[in-house]
Amino acid sequence: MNKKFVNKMINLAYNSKMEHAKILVVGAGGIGCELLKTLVMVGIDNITVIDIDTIDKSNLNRQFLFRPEHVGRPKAEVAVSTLKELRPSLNVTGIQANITNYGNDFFQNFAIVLNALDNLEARRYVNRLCVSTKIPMIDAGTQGKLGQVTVHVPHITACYECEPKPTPKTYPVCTIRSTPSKPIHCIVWAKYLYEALFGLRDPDNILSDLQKKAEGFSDLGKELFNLLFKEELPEEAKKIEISIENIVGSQINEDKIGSLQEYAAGFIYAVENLKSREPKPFDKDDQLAIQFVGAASNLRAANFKIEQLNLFKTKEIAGNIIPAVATTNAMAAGLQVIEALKILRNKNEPKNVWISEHASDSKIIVSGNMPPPMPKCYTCSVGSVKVKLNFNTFTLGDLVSKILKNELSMQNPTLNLENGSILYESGEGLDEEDEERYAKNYKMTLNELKLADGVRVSCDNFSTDFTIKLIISHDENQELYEIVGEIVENEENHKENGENQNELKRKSDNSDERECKKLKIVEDIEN
Ligand SMILES: Nc1ncnc2c1ncn2[C@@H]1O[C@H](COP(=O)(O)OP(=O)(O)OP(=O)(O)O)[C@@H](O)[C@H]1O
Ligand SMILES: [Zn+2]
Repeated sequence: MNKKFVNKMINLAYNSKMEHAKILVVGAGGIGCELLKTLVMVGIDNITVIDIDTIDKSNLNRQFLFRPEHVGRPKAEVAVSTLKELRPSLNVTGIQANITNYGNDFFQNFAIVLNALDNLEARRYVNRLCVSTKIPMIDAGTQGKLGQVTVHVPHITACYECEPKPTPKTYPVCTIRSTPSKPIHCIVWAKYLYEALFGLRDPDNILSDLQKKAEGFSDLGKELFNLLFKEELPEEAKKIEISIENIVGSQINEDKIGSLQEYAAGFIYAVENLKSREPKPFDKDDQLAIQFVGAASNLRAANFKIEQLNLFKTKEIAGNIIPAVATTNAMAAGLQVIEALKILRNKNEPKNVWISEHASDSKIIVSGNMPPPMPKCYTCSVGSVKVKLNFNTFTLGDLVSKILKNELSMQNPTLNLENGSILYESGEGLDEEDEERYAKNYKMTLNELKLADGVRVSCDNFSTDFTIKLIISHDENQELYEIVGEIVENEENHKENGENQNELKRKSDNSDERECKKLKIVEDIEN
């Protein structure tokens, strides 16, 4: 037992007796169901669980708080009613909502927060709220037979964001559009095509030009087929030599690799059905969307002499699924509860724990000490972040969307200059005049806003009580931006030339493939 740690913990105001401590569980999926059950089994009786989703048939094999008759109902609500059947005296509340709609007022009610989430964005959000309300958070994630449980005690141990997470894989737009060489390139292309035609129809979609063309087609399936796989192809691609005239649409097989005829029929079938339905974002469990992506990606693979994949495999890649293993979820949730009890009882030092597939020293569960907070962390340290960008081309809107929202995960930032004037604010309750002024600022470049090289902008995220100071310098050669990532607590120590600043250095993509922007394909590995 580490005395120092325990003493520090005592200084934090943890609530009342362990059994009655209020616990927040975020997510009631594979890990969440196990977690809720185990919490109740060890005697915890005051739980709030929040989950955004409803129960899908495919959840039933491992999310055992749910039964076939619950399909379509909110996970949080059903989880609570099943737990109450187990022990009617429980004080459990289920909320169907996105956790990102809840702020400090909500979080500060809890003694501890347990994450059972499946995405980075929500995890980061919860982390920020826990840091700002100083509430310990325990995160759990599994991937097949691998799992990990990490404990984050604000300002005492590393927060969830102290270690930069692997950035999503990126593919150059030009590879996807004209020079695919792997099945994944074709699948990514087909997913964009789906979104452009039948999904989000985002004007920034790399295939949005095809959306416009398709609007003029009278026989969408056949004309699209001819355009995509026979006519408008780059030099190096082979044209598909089958006539579409007599092909009748039909579904493609899940397990077998089909012939080109079969894929053509699958393509026609999917297009005919999708065109008459309301636009809907891509979802791996959407049978029609998968038929479309499976057929289109294999036809494109044929164009470029790339290996074909069966629908099952395509679905796995398109939905980026690693099959969930119920036992790993149960182990991770169990370990999460053990670590939570250590914190609530305030006796033993919690640990980070990993579940591995192969035993080392005959152990498949290995634990390690929690690392200390990183002085350069965006989230849990106080300081400034240096950014380089071109003042002549970069707009305030770029700063808000690309840097503050995308890179630093702020939801609704307010930007203040050191002289106290507000550059930008968003959200409800603004008067008309301000709203107009901010909308105007949003479109202006930093130069047009008359910001000086080296300007300091304080960025506050209203809902999370999270502030970052940006020090922005002008760099004529930047095509996008570069976050130097230096958190400067003491100005004098800061080295202007950028050497030794590699730790959090994330370069914008202007080095290798200047002519083509890269796509971020989120292959979120955490479950
Ligand atoms: N922002 C969020 N707010 C609330 N709940 C969330 C949020 N993001 C994810 N979740 C929930 O976290 C849970 C994660 O569980 P899990 O990984 O088992 O996902 P699933 O969707 O149930 O299963 P699968 O993705 O394997 O089909 C899901 O129930 C999901 O609805
Ligand atoms: Zn941190």
